[in-house]
Amino acid sequence: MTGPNGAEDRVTEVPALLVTGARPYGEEPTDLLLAGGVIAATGPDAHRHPAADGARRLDATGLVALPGLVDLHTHLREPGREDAETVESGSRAAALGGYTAVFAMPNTDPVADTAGVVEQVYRLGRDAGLVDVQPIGAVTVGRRGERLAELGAMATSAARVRVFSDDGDCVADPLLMRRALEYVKAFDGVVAQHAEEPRLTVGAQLHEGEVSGRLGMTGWPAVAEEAIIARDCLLAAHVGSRLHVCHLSTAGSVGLVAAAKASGTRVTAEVTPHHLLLTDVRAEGYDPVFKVNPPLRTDADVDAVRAGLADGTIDVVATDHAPHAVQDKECEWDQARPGMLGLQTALSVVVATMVRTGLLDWRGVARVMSEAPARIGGLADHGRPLAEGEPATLVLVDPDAVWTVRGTELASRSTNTPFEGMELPGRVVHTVLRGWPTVVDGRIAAAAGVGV
Ligand SMILES: NC(=O)N[C@@H](CC(=O)O)C(=O)O
Ligand SMILES: [Zn+2]
Ligand SMILES: [Zn+2]
Repeated sequence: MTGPNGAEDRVTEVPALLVTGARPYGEEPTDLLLAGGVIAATGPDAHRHPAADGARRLDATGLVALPGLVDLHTHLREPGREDAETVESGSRAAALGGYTAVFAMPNTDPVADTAGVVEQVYRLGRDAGLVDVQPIGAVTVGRRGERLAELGAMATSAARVRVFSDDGDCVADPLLMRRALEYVKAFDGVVAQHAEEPRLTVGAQLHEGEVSGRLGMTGWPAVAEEAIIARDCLLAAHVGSRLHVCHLSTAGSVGLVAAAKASGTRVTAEVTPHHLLLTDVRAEGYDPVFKVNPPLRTDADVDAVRAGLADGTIDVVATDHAPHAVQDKECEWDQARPGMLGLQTALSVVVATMVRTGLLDWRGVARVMSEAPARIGGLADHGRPLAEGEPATLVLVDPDAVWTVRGTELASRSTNTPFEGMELPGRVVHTVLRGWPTVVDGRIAAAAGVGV
């Protein structure tokens, strides 16, 4: 077997790679020798290391090096909606976006609520060999919110599930939520909540506010998100468990998470790239590409989530990559499915909204897009420092390049990007997983490891 996964068993077979002129975390340029799946040497003498004999060179002059990105919230649609995305196509999009690991949400068909289904997704990820696909297990059977799924069996399966979520729907029953939080504590798991009080969002189409009023569509009020976050922070504190808040989108939610953290509650939170950049005014053209849960909010909310990400209240940027087939998106607004693509645009949106604005430096980008998601999801070999002896799992980014987003040119099987036609800064040039280049010069490296 070749590729990054076979390499785990026979690390000596990974061809050595000398990465030259890279700037770790945007700092001073240096060389990195990748050998045996780890960073074997750094600095100007890296090429003198014994393992550098016959090493291939990867020119990274001027490129920023970061630990491989980790997405805590991806929808890969397999099994069940392979017309919208597969583990393989989503893995390509992820690698091209600079990711080396993605957490796959369980709202598939069948739902990933048993050891059998999470192991299937895990194996499909290994077979694709481009990123580590880490399945998330459903909290309740069939995501129906009635009784707990076999959380323990998923945790002890080959997929070693640590994150559980009914994403797409909220675990609305507070007793079930309490039981889930208590259950996952045994193996240091975490419940990732889609915070949406369903009674407050019946028929909701977009953010409840001035725009929804003008368009005459039913609104999705901020309080529907905030009520669940407040409740779940109290529950997590009560039982001493870990709670993760998915796609946090309102200023009020930032305040609630900040207060819970200040009082010692074990809560973490993510924000999506689209909630960092876009607002509800996008709905004015009735283009369902902008329909998403939670909905795009207001300028004040965008400012608050950016500030919350900068000050550490929000731990993670997660894509909520949600591919949908053409017929599910190019239709009437109220018939369209919510969700938008994210894997190949996330880093650029973070550069535009957080780096270019001075809110985060590259160390901060590494923290919110790699280190924190790896830690929260329990992936020991991701989000590691770029240092000798650490895994050779990294991304090399051209910070000055600008590119134009075209949905049809993305690797996803779907094209529903909300950033169509936008010029975004920052381009992923190379991605490396355990020493294997998965992306070279912005293209998938043939079959991960072959032809290197
Ligand atoms: N975000 C979305 O609008 N849609 C997601 C589900 C979800 O993340 O809630 C999907 O699966 O399509
Ligand atoms: Zn969700
Ligand atoms: Zn989601």
